[in-house]
Amino acid sequence: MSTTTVTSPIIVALDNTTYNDALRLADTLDPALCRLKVGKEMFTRCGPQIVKELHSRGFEVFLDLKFHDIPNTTAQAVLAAAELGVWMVNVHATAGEQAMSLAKQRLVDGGYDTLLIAVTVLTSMGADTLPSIGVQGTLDEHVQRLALLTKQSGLDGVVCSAKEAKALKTLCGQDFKLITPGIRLPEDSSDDQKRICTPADAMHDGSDYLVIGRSITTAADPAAKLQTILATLDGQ
Ligand SMILES: O=C(O)c1cc(=O)[nH]c(=O)n1[C@@H]1O[C@H](COP(=O)(O)O)[C@@H](O)[C@H]1O
Repeated sequence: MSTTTVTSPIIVALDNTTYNDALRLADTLDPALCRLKVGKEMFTRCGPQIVKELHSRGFEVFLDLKFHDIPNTTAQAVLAAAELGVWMVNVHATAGEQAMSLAKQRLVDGGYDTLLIAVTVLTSMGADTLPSIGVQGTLDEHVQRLALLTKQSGLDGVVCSAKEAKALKTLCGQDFKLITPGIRLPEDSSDDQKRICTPADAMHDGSDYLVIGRSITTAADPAAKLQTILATLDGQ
């Protein structure tokens, strides 16, 4: 879809915005310096047209709809995302092995190279959240269990906190992609994120891609903030 070679691990999350403002923001960014993420809010508000507009500007798009459903529905939704030409799409690992394997199989059968990844434990959750949703054991154990299930299901990687990156690279291998939201510079507000990490620490510990929303999108000059963040990664 895109012919731009992207030289950066940063994926800018287009949240808390409208169709026109999202495109205005995209027009200030260089598709060689970041990818863009369309999530539930933007997609529900604007539909596939926003993805088409971002593609036409040369951006690779991560469609973050976190599908979590029965196997056939999950797999068909992933296939529909691939038909839009997105670079990456995600499901929840808790949809289970059958849903994840079938989704991957549908992509392979359709000849799509769209990356398929699964969310382990949302970065807005801390260890204290897990008992209330019925999860026993430690947060790290749960993330690792879901990452292994994702790998066994044939997916390309997981969404996790950068705090778990080192252990997951050892457990799942260097080729298994780690996509890490909850990225903040020291001066940024953590907002609703619990398991946060700086961009430099995240890359150092093995993250492949950094998902960054509010730190960039609420900055007075988002393109300058992106440059500031990229500068913290120099030499990595
Ligand atoms: O799948 C995601 O992208 C995701 C998973 C996760 O565990 N945590 C998480 O924050 N995200 C997304 O990453 C983005 C983070 O945004 P900021 O907290 O504003 O940087 C949001 O669009 C979230 O929906």
